[in-house]
Amino acid sequence: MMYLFNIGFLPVRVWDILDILIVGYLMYQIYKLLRGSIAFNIFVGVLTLYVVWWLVNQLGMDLLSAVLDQFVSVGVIIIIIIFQPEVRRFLLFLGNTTLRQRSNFLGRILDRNLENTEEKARQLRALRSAIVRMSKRKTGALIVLAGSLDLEGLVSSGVEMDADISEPLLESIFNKYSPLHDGAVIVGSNRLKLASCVLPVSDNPNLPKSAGLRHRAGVGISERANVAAFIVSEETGGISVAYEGKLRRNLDEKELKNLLSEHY
Ligand SMILES: Nc1ncnc2c1ncn2[C@@H]1O[C@H](COP(=O)(O)OP(=O)(O)OP(=O)(O)O)[C@@H](O)[C@H]1O
Repeated sequence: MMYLFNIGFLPVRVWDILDILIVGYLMYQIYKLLRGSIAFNIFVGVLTLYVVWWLVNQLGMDLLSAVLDQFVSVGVIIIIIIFQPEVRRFLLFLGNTTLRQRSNFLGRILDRNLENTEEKARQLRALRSAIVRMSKRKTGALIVLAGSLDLEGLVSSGVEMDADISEPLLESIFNKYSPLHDGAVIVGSNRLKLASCVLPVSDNPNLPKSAGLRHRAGVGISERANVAAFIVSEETGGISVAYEGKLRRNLDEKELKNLLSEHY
């Protein structure tokens, strides 16, 4: 065994230090994931219960220990039930990321994802000019670039489109007199797939106060799936992008162009 040093009578090995570092890192990640949400309070409650149970066991308080044992023995099941949305979100995120990487890889091999083709360049131009024009006219818009991901289960009440991506179509969808203007457009597999979708709204307390529901919906979908959401503010005309749960605001045309190509 590789003993590093002793604390009193306790020998400390390399693995013990690694163990502590990994558990510390995991605890920090859980804290970051749950911070600011109601789930954090529940997590603190569960942790307190566990510490009390451990203490009671150590002190040999048999009666209390027997009562707490009942909770702790079904603890894992209780935790899964309480944190079901978080566990589901996490697994979906893992699955989506892997799927996306796999389909990009396959797409490249089969040359099906329009890499470097004229058509892809045209679609990107259409997206960019529609966003810029809507920004100048202060037309509110929310466009999700989903790549080859299926967002089923994450978006609701969308209207099936399966249309070619074009500037006039995007502008007419978000025109405030259009019946489809409320909600988000989903672009995937080089098609305009859905319009008028309701996205999950982020409850991140660190988002700026000025970010309303449209911006929070963009951030919300990017927290749950590996997608980018482009947002045009109806109030200011400002263009933002949300990805990996982060919001980047006031993009200029050059940044928009680069980010669209990056996430398309
Ligand atoms: N969950 C959602 N999913 C998709 N779209 C949504 C969702 N919630 C709100 N929206 C869209 O956002 C619009 C309301 O935007 P709101 O003014 O609250 O947001 P905002 O972020 O302040 O944007 P803006 O700067 O354009 O005002 C709604 O009319 C609707 O089209």
